[in-house]
Amino acid sequence: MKFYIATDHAGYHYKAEVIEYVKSKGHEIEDLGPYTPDRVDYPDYGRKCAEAVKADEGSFGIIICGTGIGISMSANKVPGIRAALCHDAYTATMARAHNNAQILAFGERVVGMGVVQSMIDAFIETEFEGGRHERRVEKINAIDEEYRCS
Ligand SMILES: O=C(CO)[C@H](O)[C@H](O)COP(=O)(O)O
Repeated sequence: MKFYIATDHAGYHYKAEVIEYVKSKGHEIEDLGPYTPDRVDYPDYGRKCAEAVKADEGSFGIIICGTGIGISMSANKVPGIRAALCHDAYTATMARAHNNAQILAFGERVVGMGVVQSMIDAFIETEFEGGRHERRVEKINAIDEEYRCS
């Protein structure tokens, strides 16, 4: 799998460890920044990751801020992107199985690295189930389409 990762300053301290973890599982991951711990604005990085995932079909993303809230809100403004704010392996599993999320979001101030690793494992190992969930994801996409044209 190909991943992109981006954070703000409040998610920066987990980034190197997450990159190493994803690589240790045999996957590719590209660091979209930031590259120093200086204070930055999460919308810039949520957007950057979402745009990279959208441009590279079949790729996935990981985004981290203090809570995961602002950076996931920002990524979800990019049409067609489904960024899921997760808190444990269950929500990360469901984000893939039911929501076909392309981006895993979480908060460095919320979850520890053990939980982060379990969420990454779940996200990597879980396939979208399709079926009834396909219709619902299509309805999410339809909202994007409707507002894009207005
Ligand atoms: O979680 C976040 C957004 O949802 C940010 O990481 C958080 O708001 C940053 O706060 P501060 O500038 O005080 O470090």
